[in-house]
Amino acid sequence: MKVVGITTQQEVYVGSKERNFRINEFLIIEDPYQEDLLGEVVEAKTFNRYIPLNIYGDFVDNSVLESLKALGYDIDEDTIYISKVRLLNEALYPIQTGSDVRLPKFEEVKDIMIKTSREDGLVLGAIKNTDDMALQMDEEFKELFHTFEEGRLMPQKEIPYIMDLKSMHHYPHIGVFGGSGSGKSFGLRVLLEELMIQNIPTIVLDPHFEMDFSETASYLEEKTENFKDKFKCLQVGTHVGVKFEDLSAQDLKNLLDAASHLTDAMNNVVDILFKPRDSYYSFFNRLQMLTEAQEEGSSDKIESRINSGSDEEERRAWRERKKLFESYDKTCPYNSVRGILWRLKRLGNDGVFSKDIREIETGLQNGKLIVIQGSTRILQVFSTYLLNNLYHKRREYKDALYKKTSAEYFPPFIIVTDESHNFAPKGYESPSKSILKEISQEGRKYGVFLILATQRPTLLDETITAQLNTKLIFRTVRASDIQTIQEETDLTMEECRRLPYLRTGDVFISSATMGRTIFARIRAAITSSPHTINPFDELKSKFKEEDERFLKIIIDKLPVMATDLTDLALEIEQETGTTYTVDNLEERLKQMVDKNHIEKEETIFGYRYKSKK
Ligand SMILES: Nc1ncnc2c1ncn2[C@@H]1O[C@H](COP(=O)(O)OP(=O)(O)OP(=O)(O)O)[C@@H](O)[C@H]1O
Repeated sequence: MKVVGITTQQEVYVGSKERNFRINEFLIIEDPYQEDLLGEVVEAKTFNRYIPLNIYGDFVDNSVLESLKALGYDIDEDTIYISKVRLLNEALYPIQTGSDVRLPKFEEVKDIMIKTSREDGLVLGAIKNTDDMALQMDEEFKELFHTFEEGRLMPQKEIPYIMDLKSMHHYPHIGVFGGSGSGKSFGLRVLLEELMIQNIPTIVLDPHFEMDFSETASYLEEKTENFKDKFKCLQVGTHVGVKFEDLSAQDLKNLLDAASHLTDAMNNVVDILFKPRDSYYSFFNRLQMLTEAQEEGSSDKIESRINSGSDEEERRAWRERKKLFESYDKTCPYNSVRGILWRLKRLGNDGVFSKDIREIETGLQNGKLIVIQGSTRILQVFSTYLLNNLYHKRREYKDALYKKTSAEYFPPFIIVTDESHNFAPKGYESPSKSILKEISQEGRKYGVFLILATQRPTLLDETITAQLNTKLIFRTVRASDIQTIQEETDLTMEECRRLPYLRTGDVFISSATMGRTIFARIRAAITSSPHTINPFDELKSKFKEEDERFLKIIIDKLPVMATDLTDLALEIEQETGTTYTVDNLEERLKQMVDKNHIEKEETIFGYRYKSKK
């Protein structure tokens, strides 16, 4: 392998007759006048005499052709491999054309590829095209994981990509971008498995109900890591919720706003009508009674309701309404009170106020991964409250340490969410966005970190995107998203051009710790998503199950005449409790004939269904 053509201090072409180049592989250039220089292949091509080199004017120019000839290559006869190599560090002078090029040894790249040990890092996968160097790798970096290729589990052959967990202290937030089916959720799963292995307190917002880690992946036979005690799935409204009594007026306004946008007048109503330590019912009642009074329209009309009350209870209730009316009617317009009431009811019906967040806090204190499940809308509401609460607990603890006052310990933690553009959208305000923005800007100081995944980086708030110091970028097809990625990362033009064609599970990792972009393959996950079964396989097995059940019911009753189906339906109902109409039963019997489970024959009295011989 030799340097060919006109060179610069940053880039060279390398030609070879023997060895094909692979994109992203590393090469060492032995310039006789400088130290050895490390470079990375950014483009690779192969030529032979059937494809004349000079038609590819954009990739190799005349200077490359001339120096290939000068170095003894027969460009009309030989197959020639050419690569464009970008140096990792700029050379002092342009590289000497004709310099020898060789593959590096592991030791020569170790420092730029591996930033931490297995114990202190997250093993996410393999650095692609490093198999030559991996042969000489230290034992501690071998056999750390498997990859999953073409339906098969493959042992680790390449250098591992180990994300340095401690570097989050300096480069705190991570973005995970990639289009549908690109391997983004799978990558997120691997990242979360690694956080569980390290016992890092983590909150996961899971709108897809997919971040369950109890199932071991079907391709893993041997006994592997078990995450059962390391995570907990909690559903909003069933296991966790907001304790109304602990809310401040601001918390409540955030929650109601997340349910549906609040006008200024509605905000005002909450400030006036909400009393500290109110319960859901006491606040609800106050609003309800005020609206009932307002519907009457005047103090006189309410007075007449008091007078015509049928019993003392009713008279007392109307007296209370009158008091509310006189105190608040002027400051709280009817429509705004109704608006608050409607939002409150909506949250109440979703069960948001039926539980508290104690289980989440205890889980985090114990180093667990807590998965919060619910619809996107509910999660938007709940996460606003939850993240504010937890973030401020951690802040209070850290501030108290600084001021040398006492405060209850609250651990550092990581917040993870898929579909993050729904929680922090670009272009408009949302309550969950303000807390995520605050954490993206200040979280580092307090040890609170973000991992935000999205299919649509273009729709994610720009201030937050700019704070994501590490980005995992999977296959992306949409031009606007590729453009955003180009603007927000250090991916080169060549790398961005490759984005639409990446294989599922292959990823560019652009990280400040590494100082450059690494091309990697995400390792095989240890666990699998509860939604991995193909819906068409599900249908097939459901039909099969149904058929078997039906056959079991009717097989002893065969043969049966088509004219006797009424009696048969009755008999089945008495024996099994399952009701079939005659049409239904006939349809099912015909299906069984079509599927070759039973037979149908014609007799002089009509059709007869019978078992197969
Ligand atoms: N690193 C990988 N190795 C092997 N298979 C993978 C890998 N990543 C993903 N896959 C497979 O590809 C499929 C799609 O992956 P995944 O569900 O993660 O896509 P996605 O990008 O999250 O899509 P969506 O955003 O639509 O959920 C999955 O069935 C998964 O098994």
